[in-house]
Amino acid sequence: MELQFSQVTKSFGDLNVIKLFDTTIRNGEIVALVGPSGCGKSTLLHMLAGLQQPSTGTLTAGGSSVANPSPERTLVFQEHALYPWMTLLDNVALALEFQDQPRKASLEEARKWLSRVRLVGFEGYYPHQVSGGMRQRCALARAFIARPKVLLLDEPFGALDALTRMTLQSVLKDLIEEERPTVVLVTHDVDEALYLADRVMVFSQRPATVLREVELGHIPKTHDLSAFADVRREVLNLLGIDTDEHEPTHSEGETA
Ligand SMILES: Nc1ncnc2c1ncn2[C@@H]1O[C@H](COP(=O)(O)OP(=O)(O)OP(=O)(O)O)[C@@H](O)[C@H]1O
Repeated sequence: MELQFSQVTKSFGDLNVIKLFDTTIRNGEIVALVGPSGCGKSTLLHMLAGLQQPSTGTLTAGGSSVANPSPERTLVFQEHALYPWMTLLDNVALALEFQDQPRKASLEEARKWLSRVRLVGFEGYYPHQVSGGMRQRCALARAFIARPKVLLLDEPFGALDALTRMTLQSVLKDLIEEERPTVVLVTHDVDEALYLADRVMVFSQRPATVLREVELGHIPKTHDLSAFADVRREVLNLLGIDTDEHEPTHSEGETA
């Protein structure tokens, strides 16, 4: 589903958060939004989810104005995504039950999706009984089971340790490749953006404007991002991170 921002601005009272944002996100494209904390990335996602409205300008999904939340556009958060009083199986099945699908069929489908994210054997566990990584696998199963046309990811792995995050990024990449939703990912992790996205948009401090857009293309990628070293350096520099390798200074009398 194509997403189109035309001359979108967003303010909360006197606070200007988004300044004239224009972009078209193609059907099936994976776009990552990176930028300084508080610049307005989540606000853009919330507008796409239909939770916030632009102050001025227009936002469309599949050619229709985005006015309300819709099961076609699913938002996945960093945490608190699962209902703690429900088992993993019920959490996943609920997404279909919300769409008025019969309980038995929903549970059957939920089992399949828990298997796709490699959670076989944990169907009857409650969220607090499994690790953070397993909870996010379950959250992904719950997001994908309803086969959304648009997947909105807000720092989905921000609360996880680096190794678990990389594993979950691979799980997500496979699911995206198989299901082909249009994806908008907000992340602080530049490597995550480069690994998952076809296009990376780098935002300025608030009010957010686009400093740079990098087209990576829909090409097979691994976690070895050495082919993207130049782009990585450029994006980090735009975010104010110094990537220069400083030569160690030798003190007097030291031999090389
Ligand atoms: N509902 C709201 N009412 C008032 N101000 C808001 C609201 N939502 C967001 N803001 C403000 O808008 C600004 C942008 O917030 P937003 O969460 O979009 O930034 P962000 O780039 O996602 O930040 P972070 O990377 O830290 O999550 C912040 O100053 C925030 O306080």
